[in-house]
Amino acid sequence: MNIAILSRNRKLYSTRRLVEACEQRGHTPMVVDALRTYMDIASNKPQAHFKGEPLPNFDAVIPRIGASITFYGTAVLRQFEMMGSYPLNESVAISRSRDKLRTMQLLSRKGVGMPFTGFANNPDDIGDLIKMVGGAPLVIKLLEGTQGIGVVLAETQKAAESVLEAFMGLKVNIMVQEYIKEAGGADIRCLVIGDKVVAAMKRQAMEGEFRSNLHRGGSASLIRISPAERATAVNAAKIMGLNVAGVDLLRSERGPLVMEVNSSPGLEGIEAATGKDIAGMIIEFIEKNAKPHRTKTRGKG
Ligand SMILES: Nc1ncnc2c1ncn2[C@@H]1O[C@H](COP(=O)(O)OP(=O)(O)OP(=O)(O)O)[C@@H](O)[C@H]1O
Ligand SMILES: [Mg+2]
Ligand SMILES: [Mg+2]
Repeated sequence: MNIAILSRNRKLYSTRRLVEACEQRGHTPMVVDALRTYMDIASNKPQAHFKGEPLPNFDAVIPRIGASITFYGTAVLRQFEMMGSYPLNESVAISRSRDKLRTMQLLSRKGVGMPFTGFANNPDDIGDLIKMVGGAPLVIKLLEGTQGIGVVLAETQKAAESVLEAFMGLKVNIMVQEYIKEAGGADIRCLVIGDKVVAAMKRQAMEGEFRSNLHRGGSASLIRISPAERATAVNAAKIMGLNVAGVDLLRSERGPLVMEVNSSPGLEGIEAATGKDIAGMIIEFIEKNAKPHRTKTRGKG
C-alpha cells in the first residue's frame, strides 16, 4: 500500500518507527508535512499538492498532527479523505479530541467515569465553582496547558480561590477538577488500537510531585491493567471515534477515571516501557481495515 504519514518531521521517533514498520511490511511510506501541502478544494476532483507536485491517492493516511497545527492539519487530512484515502484516525474525531471540554462532555454523556470536573471562562462565583467539584483539595488546569504546565494542585479552599482568581485575571479557559489523591501521583496510559488495549504503562510522578508527566520528571513502567480499566479505555476511544488513541486513566476508589484521550499518542515512551512493536501493530490494523472512502463522514467533516 501507499501510506502517507502526516508529520512535520521525519526525524521524530514515532514518525521514524512508522516509516520503518511500513517498509518492514512491504508498503511504501511517504512522510508529508501538512503545512507544506496545499489543496485544490473547488473542483470535483479533489487534489493535494506537495512541493510543486500532485500527491498520489494514498491507500491510507496516518495523521500525526501536533496540537499547534490542528486546524490546518485536519483540513489536509479531510482533503485526503475526500480523495478516498483511509485515515487511521478520521479528521472529525481528531478535531473533537483536541477540545478538552467537548471530550469530557461526550464521555460523561455516555457514562464514562471521570473526575468531577467544572469548566469556566469567567464566572462570577468562584466559591460555587469550587463547591461544584466537591471543594479542596482540587486540581486547577489551564485548558491550553501541556506537559503538565498549567496544572496546579490547590490543597485548601483559600489556595484554590487565589489560584482561580489569578487565572481568571488572565482571561483563559480553565478546568477545576476533583483531586484523585489515591492515584498516588500516577496515571496509566492505555494505547488503544481498534477495540483492544495493546499496551499500557504506568507513569509515576517523582517524589513530592503529583503530576506524572515524563517532562515533569515522572518515570514510566510496565503495568497490568484490570478488565474494568481495559473496558474503560476501549470505550473512551470508541466514543471519540478514534481507531488509535492514548487514553490516560487515574486509578480511583470508584474505579478507573478518564483524564484525557489523545489522538496522536507518542510511541517512544510506550514502546520503551513495554518492549512492544506498536508501530507494527498500527500498520497491521491499517492492512486489515483500509478501504477506499471508508470513513464515517466521507470527508464531510
Ligand atoms: N484530577 C486529578 N487528580 C490527580 N492527579 C491529577 C489530576 N489531574 C491531573 N493529574 C496529574 O497531573 C498530570 C498532568 O495533568 P493533565 O494530563 O491533565 O495535563 P497535561 O499533561 O498538562 O495536559 P496534556 O496531557 O493535554 O498535555 C497527570 O498526568 C496526572 O498525573
Ligand atoms: Mg497529560
Ligand atoms: Mg495530553
